[in-house]
Amino acid sequence: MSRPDDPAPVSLNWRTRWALRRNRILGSRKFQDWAARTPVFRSVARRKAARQFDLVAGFVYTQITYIFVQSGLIGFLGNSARTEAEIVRFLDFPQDAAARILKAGAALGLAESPQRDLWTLGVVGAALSANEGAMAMIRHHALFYRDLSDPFALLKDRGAARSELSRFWTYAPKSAEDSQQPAPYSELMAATQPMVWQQIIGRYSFGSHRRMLDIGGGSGTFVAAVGAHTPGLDLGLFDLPEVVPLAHKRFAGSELEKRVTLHAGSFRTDPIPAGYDLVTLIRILHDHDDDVVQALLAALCESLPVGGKVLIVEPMAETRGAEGMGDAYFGLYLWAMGSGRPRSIHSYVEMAQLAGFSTSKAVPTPLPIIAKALVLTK
Ligand SMILES: C[S@@+](CC[C@H](N)C(=O)[O-])C[C@H]1O[C@@H](n2cnc3c(N)ncnc32)[C@H](O)[C@@H]1O
Repeated sequence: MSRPDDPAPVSLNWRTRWALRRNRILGSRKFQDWAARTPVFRSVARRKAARQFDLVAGFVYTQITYIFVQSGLIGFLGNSARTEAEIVRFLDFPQDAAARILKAGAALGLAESPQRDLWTLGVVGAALSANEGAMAMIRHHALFYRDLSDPFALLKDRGAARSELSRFWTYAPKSAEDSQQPAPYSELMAATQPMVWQQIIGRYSFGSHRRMLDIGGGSGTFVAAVGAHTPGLDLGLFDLPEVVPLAHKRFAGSELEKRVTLHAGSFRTDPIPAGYDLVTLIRILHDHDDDVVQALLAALCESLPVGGKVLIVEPMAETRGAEGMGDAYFGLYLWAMGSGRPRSIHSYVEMAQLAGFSTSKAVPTPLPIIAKALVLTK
């Protein structure tokens, strides 16, 4: 019998009916046993089982990787072959603990033992050793995982949690930190920026512009990379007053000093500097809630000449083949930070239209899991 406060029954469309039917089959023990025994389905069943195990064990893999990076073992192995005794001394672990973590790392491709009692990096470890940005993120994740240690509490109480990430990102509206302090996040951003600019420099025609303003440009890594690639372009960088001195320090005495104009301010409260025909937003918008992003896009549209452009570059939701990066990873990361959400290209196109831009065009990037790009034209 239905009660007065029961919601009205919802009619199911074909996609929902199909999902329910598929899930009944996939969730049936009988079907799973049959698939595992049947030659054509066996490899699919094994792949699905391995994927399910990755979900079960993901945190353990992450912590093994964290030990390799945080202890410096990745660098210690570097291009060398080390004996187990050397590694025990380096890690300062009991011998059996070092042996256990080496084997764990070998199972994940971080290390390998090509001959008895000698260890080198494995294929995953060798690739990681060349990626300072990824290693900086792995170290940084210690904060995020502490916030996630009680995921129920975090999800139920975003504002009151005073999470470690909201303290780290001092511009997050609920940050408890004194935002006059030099921003701790700028170092992390500088370390991870090369993997982002590699997605867009050489793919977007910066040379077709006269003056570029990088909003939220941090200590200037992106501006420096564009400046080196596009000699004739005048450059500007806009960031919070506590961050701009870091950019000043980077450019002082360098060849770029005269080409880069630094603007200190907040895009929440201050006008956008005028006179630029390209504005770049590199890993900026996803950190902010919809009202802030919508107001910023409208202010940018106002500040640009007709035909001027905004280039948005950041990891986005609904990226085919990297769905987990968007709504799972960034969804929870930004939740813990207390600000923003991952958005799809489609939502940015809608927001841009509302802000007054006349067209939006996606620019393909080589690794969309790192960043996608969208150009808005006034
Ligand atoms: C996630 S970091 C990205 C930095 C840089 N664009 C990059 O990709 O390495 C966000 C940047 O936006 C800046 N920012 C945040 N809120 C801001 C605001 N209201 N006004 C100006 N800059 C802001 C931060 O200081 C920081 O440098």
